[in-house]
Amino acid sequence: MVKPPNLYAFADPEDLARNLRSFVLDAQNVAIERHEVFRVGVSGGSLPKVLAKALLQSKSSSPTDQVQFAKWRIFFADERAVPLDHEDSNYKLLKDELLDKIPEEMGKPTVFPIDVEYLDDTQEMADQYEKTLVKEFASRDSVKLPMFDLLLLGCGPDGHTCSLFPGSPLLRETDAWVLPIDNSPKPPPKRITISLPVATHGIKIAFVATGGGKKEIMRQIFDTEEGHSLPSGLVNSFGQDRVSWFTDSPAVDGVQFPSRRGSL
Ligand SMILES: O=C(O)[C@H](O)[C@@H](O)[C@H](O)[C@H](O)COP(=O)(O)O
Repeated sequence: MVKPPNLYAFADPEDLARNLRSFVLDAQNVAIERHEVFRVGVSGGSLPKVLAKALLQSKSSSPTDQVQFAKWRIFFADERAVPLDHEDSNYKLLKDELLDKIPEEMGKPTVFPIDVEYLDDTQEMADQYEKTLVKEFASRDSVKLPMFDLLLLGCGPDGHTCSLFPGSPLLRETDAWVLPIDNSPKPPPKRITISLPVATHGIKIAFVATGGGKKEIMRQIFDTEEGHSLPSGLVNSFGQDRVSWFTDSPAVDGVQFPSRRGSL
């Protein structure tokens, strides 16, 4: 039976951040209970800022509401082939928005950036990053796909997610875990990205898409047949109810697909 993704629409950024926090911490607590660490894949775009708002907000005394950053292992769902201190780097974005703002008492996550030795060779960069994932998620022979505890993704106005763009032949990849891109329609052109099978294999997959600029693509993804073949729509189709969308009212304005408002 097909189980549809969850679409949540929140009234304001505070409400979204509060609910995203409890979603992420649920995933964190389950993961730590299961295998002592929390393996997360993150994208760039507006996500790191929203994530920081969710995770760095006021502390509570409840044991289930503690961010255990020391147990976080953070990977990049996609990354641009630029130095780590470059304005276009997703690593730099995450560092500036979140990592550098984590107070010492909250612990330090382990972060896995790209190897900048391979900036001129995106295939090699992708292969090296795949090796990083293989090391983390056990050997390639025994594990068909890496299973992130949580993937935190964005959705572009054309329906792309990670660096998987509409119509790209990369969407048909069934073997590699990490793929090179040399002609991304969104600059910069050179990137690496996790493949669609990896993006849809997360235990939990969360999209964050806010603002009126997203309403047309949200309508397409959720309310039209063609939308199902857009990269973000494919994540919905394969990930089913493991996928949750964190949006605001402007982003779902006119979307027919049932959204839940207020709280999870
Ligand atoms: O490196 C990238 O370009 C991003 O990972 C990209 O996939 C992003 O997540 C979407 O474009 C949504 O971006 P916004 O959240 O800024 O709309």
